[in-house]
Amino acid sequence: MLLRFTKMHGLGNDFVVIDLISQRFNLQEKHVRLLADRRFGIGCDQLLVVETPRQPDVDFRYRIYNGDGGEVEQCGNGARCFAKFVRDKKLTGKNTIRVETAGGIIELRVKEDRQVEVNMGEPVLTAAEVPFTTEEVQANVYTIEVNGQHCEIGAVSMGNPHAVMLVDNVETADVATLGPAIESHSQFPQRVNAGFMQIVSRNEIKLRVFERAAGETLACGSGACAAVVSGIQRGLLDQRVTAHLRGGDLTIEWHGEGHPVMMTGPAANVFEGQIQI
Ligand SMILES: N[C@@H](CCC[C@H](N)C(=O)O)C(=O)O
Repeated sequence: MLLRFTKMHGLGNDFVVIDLISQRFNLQEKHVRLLADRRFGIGCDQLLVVETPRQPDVDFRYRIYNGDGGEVEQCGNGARCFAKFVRDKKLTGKNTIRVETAGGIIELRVKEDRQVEVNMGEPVLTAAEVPFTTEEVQANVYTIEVNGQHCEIGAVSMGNPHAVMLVDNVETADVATLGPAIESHSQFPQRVNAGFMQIVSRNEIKLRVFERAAGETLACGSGACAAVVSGIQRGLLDQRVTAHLRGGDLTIEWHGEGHPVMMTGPAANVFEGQIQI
């Protein structure tokens, strides 16, 4: 069949977005792999799917797949693109859109300046729920062994799991070696997104993220939220922070335990098309 899609990005973290409300298609893992393939398919870091909700109090079901075909719980940059997509396609006229993800319900708000604000929900800090295997119930910093070295990480779930490591300089951080080693570390039973955070000031960080099943991307929205949460927990950051990622900037705000993390940033269309599948 011919499947209609939109190619979008949030700070260079790129997506293929498919509306499975107005088209019927039995999406399988092999299709996700093909659509995400940059040579044989369209190419993207993640595939995003718009579906009808299963719960009464939400507007859409937002499903997220990494390029390896695996379904994941959360994607922050994708959430902003999702909001732009459902508004542009007139699937809703609402400014505030509630969506269910595999990581919980999140709320998207298209702002007048075309930026999208996402209520990403409360971060999960209990190690077992990240999930991160350790004897401690919850700590701001854990020590893990990576390639024979001791690394200090924060472990945070934003629906999806993140390990956040502090570095002196993101440009020289060994993301290519440490990223995959942390991603598949045995203490993270569901693997993990590995963030490398440089503190610039109490309101500014630089961040690179080696994403689970995607490798290093130009930006990771949930990774930026997790990094700021970890920085605040360590007493290094204030409640409102600009995160500089390779693809651009996000604003992240968190008022501490019991409060949701708010993320604000852009969403952009690249092109539309249809693919024989
Ligand atoms: N790019 C995303 C996160 C996508 C999912 C991630 N790779 C995972 O496996 O959890 C974002 O912007 O949050």
